[in-house]
Amino acid sequence: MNSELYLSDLEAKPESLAALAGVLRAEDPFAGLPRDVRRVLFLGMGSSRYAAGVAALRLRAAGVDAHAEYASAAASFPPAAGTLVIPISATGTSRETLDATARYTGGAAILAALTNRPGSPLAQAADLVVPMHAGEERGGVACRTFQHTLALLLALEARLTGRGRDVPALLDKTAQATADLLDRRDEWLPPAIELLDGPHGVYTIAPAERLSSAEQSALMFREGPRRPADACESGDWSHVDVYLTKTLDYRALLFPGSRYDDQAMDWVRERGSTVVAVGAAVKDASAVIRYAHDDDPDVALLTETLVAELVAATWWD
Ligand SMILES: O=P(O)(O)OC[C@H]1O[C@](O)(CO)[C@@H](O)[C@@H]1O
Repeated sequence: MNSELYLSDLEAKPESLAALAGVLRAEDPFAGLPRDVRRVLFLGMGSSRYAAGVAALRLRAAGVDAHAEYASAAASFPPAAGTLVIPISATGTSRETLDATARYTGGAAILAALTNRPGSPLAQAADLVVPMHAGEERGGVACRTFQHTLALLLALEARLTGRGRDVPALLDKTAQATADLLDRRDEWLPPAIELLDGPHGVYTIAPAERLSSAEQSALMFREGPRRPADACESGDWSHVDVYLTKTLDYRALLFPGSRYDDQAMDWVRERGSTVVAVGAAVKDASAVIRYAHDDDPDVALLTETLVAELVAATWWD
């Protein structure tokens, strides 16, 4: 892994998103799926599973039976007809994802792999391959592939539900939002770095609908600069992370949007904790980082991890 190349991977996000928008305008990568899908099972590890968790929740909310499983779980749904299994792996080589996929090859379920490497072992095991089109991540850290995975899973949602939004148009807005954060980083990054740089690690908080943002952000703090970090869901925060605020110098990145943000902020105020909010005003946050189109929750889902990624790149350097 390489911090300078990681930073250049992040800087290439707007261009990469624009290219993906072009691909999705030209073709539906899920057009080869059968019409009769009764259940969706996502398999993956790390950031691939984080993206899948949000996609599964969105599909369930639209009435589709969908689940995101750790690929490392010993077992999941049986390989029944009508089950669409979607293993997700940017590299196409994660051992756990290959092992879980092997349980479905040659069975009655349809296997559609999402990978950034169409020649990988994962792609070879699948009935259908959906390329991520994220280009090579030369820094060795999944960042653009995470963003492209989320985007492609929104395209899958549109395909399976017949609803949802124009994903290429959403990607154009996301490219603008991402470029805005990159262009104005001299303004917001130094104070964010100072506020989050505490002795007890960094915590990340997001609503269930965007939990992947907290999970991916915490992973970036761990994977690059090797700092202690953990993610928490915004409502769950009052049952879990709240216990840390009494004893630790608790510093968190908050992705607002949960109806339970205020409940968490009451404790933050009482305990004198530090919260940096991303994408919306939050009363008594120590800082608020805004960006173009941050009032659109789908743009936020696709964009907001860039704040943590740029903080992580700076610390790693
Ligand atoms: O999507 P993949 O390639 O299976 O990787 C899963 C996870 O493994 C890592 O590459 C670390 O080993 C993470 O960056 C990533 O989230």
